[in-house]
Amino acid sequence: MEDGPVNLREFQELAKRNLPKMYYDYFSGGAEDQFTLRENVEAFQRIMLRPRILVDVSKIDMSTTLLGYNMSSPILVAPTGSQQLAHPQGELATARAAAACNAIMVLSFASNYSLEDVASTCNAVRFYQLYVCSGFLNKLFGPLFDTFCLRFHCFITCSFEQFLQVFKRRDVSATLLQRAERNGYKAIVVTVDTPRLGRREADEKNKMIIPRNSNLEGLISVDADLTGGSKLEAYASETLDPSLSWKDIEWLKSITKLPIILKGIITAEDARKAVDAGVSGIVVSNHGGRQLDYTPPTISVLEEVVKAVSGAVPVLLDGGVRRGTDVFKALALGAKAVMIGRPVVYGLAANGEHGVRSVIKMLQNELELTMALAGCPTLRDITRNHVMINHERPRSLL
Ligand SMILES: Cc1cc2nc3c(=O)[nH]c(=O)nc-3n(C[C@H](O)[C@H](O)[C@H](O)COP(=O)(O)O)c2cc1C
Ligand SMILES: CC(C)CC(=O)C(=O)O
Repeated sequence: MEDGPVNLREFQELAKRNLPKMYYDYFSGGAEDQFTLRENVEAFQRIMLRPRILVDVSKIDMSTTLLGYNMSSPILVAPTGSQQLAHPQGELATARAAAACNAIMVLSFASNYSLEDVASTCNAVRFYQLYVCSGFLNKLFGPLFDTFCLRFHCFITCSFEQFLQVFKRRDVSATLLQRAERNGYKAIVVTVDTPRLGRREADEKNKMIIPRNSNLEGLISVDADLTGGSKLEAYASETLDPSLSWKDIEWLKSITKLPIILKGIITAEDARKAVDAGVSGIVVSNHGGRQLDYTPPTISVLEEVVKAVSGAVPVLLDGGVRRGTDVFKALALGAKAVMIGRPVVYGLAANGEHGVRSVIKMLQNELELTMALAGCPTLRDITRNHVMINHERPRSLL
């Protein structure tokens, strides 16, 4: 029998072997030159550790809390869409695996299983990721509404048209929020780096097709049958609302009791605006290098964001986390926790629920060992002094 993977990178190799090229390219790929995709990983490799010795590390405690919820480690599952392309059990398998590891899963807006199905598959703390949508609320108005809009399109004044846009979009998002609340999701993660889809050239070449998004059934009519190019692009341009702005965050806050976390902030300026807008958390993320290429690797801007926020809300990071040492580095630079995207999908493609569980456990075990070797028995013991970033490295290495 073949030996199993010994690190997260080997899960990627297994996933590549198991998946059709189109799906593997979708999961692994980034935008345009894929500079940010590569840098997310490589930037971690430019940070060195400064371990402290002769600390009693006979017991290591990785447990922590986020928004008052307990987690066995500071590792969450990032929202990734279309998980059924990796495994037939898709998000159900991921949810069960995350629950078994006491890790919070953020369910993607673009999930294949509905948020109700995922909620009922196991009992665990779970967040829901929202893209604020544009599109028709077919369930309430049906084809009549579509026809009305089309027929009178030429006669409608600009401001009325704008009113309709806001009305349509808000109802779909509000419906999704209510469903998330009813089904016990504990926070809403609003992704703010995707007013439009980044250009993923492999998806274009492959004419990427996507499976159905159960959450939107009856809510948005998505015509993903457009010929040529990536169907994902067609799907995204019919669902994502490019007019989303800070005032919509106020509106979202007014229609849900759940805490709102903004995902996709990479500057101090926006971090301060997010705190002023009253959000409950921030995820430093560049969408795993899939949106705007040539944005900096997330680990390189984490400190800037953490300083700007100055403890007002928890700051999370995702992008390129592949080792326990990466988690440690992010925590040393001020993150409350990290999220992992692709490694979870690779685990799913390699071996379903069991594969995802192995990925999360492997990263947790690596973090535990790192803490022991660095002289940090608890997460509170990890400080800025435990890492050295590029310009702080010893002269001998320059
Ligand atoms: C295949 C794939 C699908 C994704 N789908 C979503 C999504 O639906 N919503 C979202 O907010 N982010 C999505 N992301 C971005 C992730 O949440 C996360 O930011 C990113 O994967 C982190 O980088 P990593 O893959 O290097 O861990 C997706 C990422 C991948 C790789
Ligand atoms: C439906 C998409 C916008 C999913 C996504 O966020 C991604 O593929 O990166």
